Amino acid sequence: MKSIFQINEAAKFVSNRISSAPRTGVILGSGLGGLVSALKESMSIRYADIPHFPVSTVVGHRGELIVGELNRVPVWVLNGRFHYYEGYDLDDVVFPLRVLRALGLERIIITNAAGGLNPSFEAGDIMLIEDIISLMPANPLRGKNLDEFGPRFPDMSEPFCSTWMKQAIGEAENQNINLRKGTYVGLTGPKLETKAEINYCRLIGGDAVGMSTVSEVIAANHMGIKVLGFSVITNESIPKVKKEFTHEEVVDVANKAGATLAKLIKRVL
Ligand SMILES: O=P(O)(O)O[C@H]1O[C@H](CO)[C@@H](O)[C@H]1O
Ligand code: HPA
Repeated sequence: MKSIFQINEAAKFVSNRISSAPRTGVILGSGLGGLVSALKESMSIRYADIPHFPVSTVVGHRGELIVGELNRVPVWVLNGRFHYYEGYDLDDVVFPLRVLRALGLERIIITNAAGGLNPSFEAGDIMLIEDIISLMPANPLRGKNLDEFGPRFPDMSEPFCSTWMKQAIGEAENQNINLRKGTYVGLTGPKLETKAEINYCRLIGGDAVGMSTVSEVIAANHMGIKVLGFSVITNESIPKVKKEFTHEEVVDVANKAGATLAKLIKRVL
């Protein structure tokens, strides 16, 4: 379990190298690193150089913390995230977010690549995440509560900021983006879902499924950080035309749809 001491040590390392302390953050999902090219005046630190930071092992997750400006708003960008299936504990998964909070983070946009459960969704669609269902075996708040960050029993009745969501919906309309809306189901992975599991995820109210995000949303809510979330639907969970899932395709579709998502993110900042 990561201690407050380790969080503060990582935060100190970052603040010694980056003079500004943006209030806003973005976590980039698989294949969504293209957003970085829209950043101005950026500088980066490799995760591998930051004390106690985990290391990214998944293709499409570069493993660097970037500070720059997006639409003249200073932002922290976590270009690469950690997943439970990589072997990390859930408190490792949310460690970067806690470090950013220690540095002053107030709001975060969380993105991911996900499979579409909702039959009306198509590959390349962008979904505003309205709610989450965590099917992870635990949650990142398990263990001694970090009282410095938040309460033992955080309220999760509105995990995403309703004002920010309304703004995203309005901006999508302005830009003629067919923004889908729905619930994201987080599973451990790395195996893909069986057909029965997909039917189950749909039955319990899921619109998209993936292997990340839910723990970050929980930790952010615990710390009182405002959250906005987007999934890029990279594949249909049950393809209409039979084909095998590949992570390469996920990264490829996310790369392409990422340009539209980047435009939307720029506006909601
Ligand atoms: O959720 P992100 O990190 O975008 O990645 C998604 O893409 C990978 C599968 O292709 C899984 O890691 C899944 O969670
Ligand atoms: N299932 C789980 N995770 C995913 C998927 C999927 O279909 N697509 C992208 N990440």
